[in-house]
Amino acid sequence: MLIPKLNDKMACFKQIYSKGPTLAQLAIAWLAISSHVECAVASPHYRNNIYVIYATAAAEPESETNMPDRPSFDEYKVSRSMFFQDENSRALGSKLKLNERELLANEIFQLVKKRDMDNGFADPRKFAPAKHIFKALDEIKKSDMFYLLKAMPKGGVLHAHDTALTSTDYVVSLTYLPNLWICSSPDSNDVAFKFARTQPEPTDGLEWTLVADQRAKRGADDYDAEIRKLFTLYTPNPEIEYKDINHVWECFIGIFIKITPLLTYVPVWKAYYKQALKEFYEDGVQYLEFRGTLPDLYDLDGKIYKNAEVVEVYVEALEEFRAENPGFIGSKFVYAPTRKVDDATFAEYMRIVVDLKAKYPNFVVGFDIVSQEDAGRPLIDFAEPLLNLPNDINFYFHAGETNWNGMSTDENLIDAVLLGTKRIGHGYAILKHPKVLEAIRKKSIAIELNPISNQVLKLVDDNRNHPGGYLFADDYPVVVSSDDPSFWEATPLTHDFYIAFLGIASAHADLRTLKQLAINSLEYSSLNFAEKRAAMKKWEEKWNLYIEWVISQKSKYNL
Ligand SMILES: O=c1[nH]cnc2c1ncn2[C@@H]1O[C@H](CO)[C@@H](O)[C@H]1O
Ligand SMILES: [Zn+2]
Repeated sequence: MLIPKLNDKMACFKQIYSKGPTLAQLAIAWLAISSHVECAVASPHYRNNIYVIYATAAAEPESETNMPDRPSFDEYKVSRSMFFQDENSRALGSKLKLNERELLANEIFQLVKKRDMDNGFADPRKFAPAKHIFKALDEIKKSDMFYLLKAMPKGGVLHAHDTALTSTDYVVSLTYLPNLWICSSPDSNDVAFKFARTQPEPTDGLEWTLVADQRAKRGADDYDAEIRKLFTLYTPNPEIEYKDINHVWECFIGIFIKITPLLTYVPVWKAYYKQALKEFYEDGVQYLEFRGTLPDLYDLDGKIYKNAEVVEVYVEALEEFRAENPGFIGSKFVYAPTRKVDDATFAEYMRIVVDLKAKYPNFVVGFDIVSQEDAGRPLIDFAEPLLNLPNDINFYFHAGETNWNGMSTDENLIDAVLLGTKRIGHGYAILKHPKVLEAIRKKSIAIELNPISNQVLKLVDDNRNHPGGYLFADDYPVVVSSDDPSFWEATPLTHDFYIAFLGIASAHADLRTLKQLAINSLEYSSLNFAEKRAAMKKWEEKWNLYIEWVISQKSKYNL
């Protein structure tokens, strides 16, 4: 046997002890045929008459002869289908087993979805979820998928804001109420409303006039069209109208400022909330957990209503609505004032939320801070007072509603988790934070996705790029909500569901994904254990009826 010479490279790889040269040679032969060894050498040990076998590791296979064989096409197809199965089994909804009736209904969903996806794939201009929502609102409304989704019991909305809930038509209708005055700057850009028995004193030298008089003078059609524009971000050309994220936020906040005195007139405040519940319920939403700033309310006698008195109006309206609609689950409230405040004001927020929780323990569920994250103070600024709040006040923080990777507002995601948030509003930046992703799964912190809001407020142009796609693919805790549907003239939830299902989830996502979203919206709500069980029952009753309705639509789709 040829025994190669010992060299320095061989020194430390492997040592085999042998008492004699023959055994040593056998060991070398064995090593030589092992694919991990390039060459081996036996060398007498300086003590005990032992031979030490030195070997060098073979380099990683380079030559063609060392390459693993390519799989056959049949083997490849098997691996491919296993790969798909593996991926699909990780997606949102994949753990659900549909019953026979649901499977039938699912066939219709799959058919309609496949047709829409195939058409879009062939001609992207035909794919509504890829467009700006303002260019697709009506197209979506007329679609078969919207028709199916609108009637679906979608569970609850867990992310929406107090004064951006109802249809714009309803907001315009409120301007027909008596005693409403308007004051506008000469260029009509600055407009204010107010209810009063008699003409209010001029503001900055500008006279107040009765809306009814203005409408009579100008003609209702023209006047209403103008009023309508004040309360919506809708425009046929959003990409031209809104220059950048700060500009669109300025216009967005402008609507909140204009609409507030119209809504904070006590009778309107109550009617508006009831109307919101009605519109949400008609859109397949049985539960609403909303955030609010609790602005002061007023009446015609000059009385001002603050904080707990404002909540009292909500509670009364909710009781009335529930009595009239037994299928409705309910509504709860997160106190969510603005983040653009000094420490003293924030300390006042802390006192208010403690007081509200004591007075309305079942309606007021927690605390959040709002307004544009990039332009406001980060959560870390408020961490100390927040940590001093009693445990029964939960956090539902907006966090990561930003594209600024690593900047202070992006880090709100980390603070939200460390402060013990129950859910995260938007979490748009979450994919940049692997540890936050780990934490939300481990602690079941749901991400409240609001795809249309993210597009209108300029975080994403084409919702197929929305980070929710990843969260869906790996079954992270998520819910789909609508944020401020009033200001983009979308339905309370159906448009967001449409975008999420067709534009964000995989083409493979089916009825199970939708069902899981509905279940998640109750599961991750702040309903307590008993309330959740009752809620699931109310939802299931509607769900089962809905499945039969979908099946009854079969002929419409030539199945
Ligand atoms: O998506 C959002 N992120 C942060 N703040 C918001 C969002 N939507 C609405 N608001 C804020 O909520 C208040 C009304 O409740 C408004 O002041 C608005 O700025
Ligand atoms: Zn929000």
